[in-house]
Amino acid sequence: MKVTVNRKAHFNAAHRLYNAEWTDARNATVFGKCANPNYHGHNYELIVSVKGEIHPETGFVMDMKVLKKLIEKEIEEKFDHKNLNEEVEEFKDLNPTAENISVVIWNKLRSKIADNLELSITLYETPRNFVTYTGE
Ligand SMILES: Nc1nc2c(c(=O)[nH]1)N=C([C@H](O)[C@H](O)COP(=O)(O)OP(=O)(O)OP(=O)(O)O)CN2
Ligand SMILES: [Zn+2]
Repeated sequence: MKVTVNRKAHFNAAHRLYNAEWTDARNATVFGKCANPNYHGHNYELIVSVKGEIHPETGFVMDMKVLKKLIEKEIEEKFDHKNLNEEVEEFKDLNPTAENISVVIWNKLRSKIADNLELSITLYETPRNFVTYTGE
């Protein structure tokens, strides 16, 4: 029997969608207002989901306090109130789309969570636009 525990978090960040190998005109055509050179911001809502067996002695799949601290240290401290393109190393050469941000978050957390637990990320860029990534 497997159960999923979920922890919500959030961060505010600025970004710009842009492909450096394209002209400004092509970037404007493909990314529209999201290619604004002066950046724009989102209130990102993050759900980190950890699935596994319930430990018979603790009753936990994973201690939520540990998960909370992990998200604070690995994600919120690094992304919150940052310009993702300019201040977060992973996006120096990677477009900070919701898809790519979710993969970066998954990669940052995967090595810090026990191998026997499954990890999935849900990231809301707006209240109506969200992506999921499970490591596949
Ligand atoms: N597949 C993706 N498409 C888009 C992404 C993305 O990350 N992946 N991102 C954007 C822009 O970041 C854009 O800023 C999205 O916000 P916005 O234009 O405000 O989105 P909506 O108008 O749809 O706002 P709602 O509040 O969700 O109605 C664009 N595309
Ligand atoms: Zn955006």
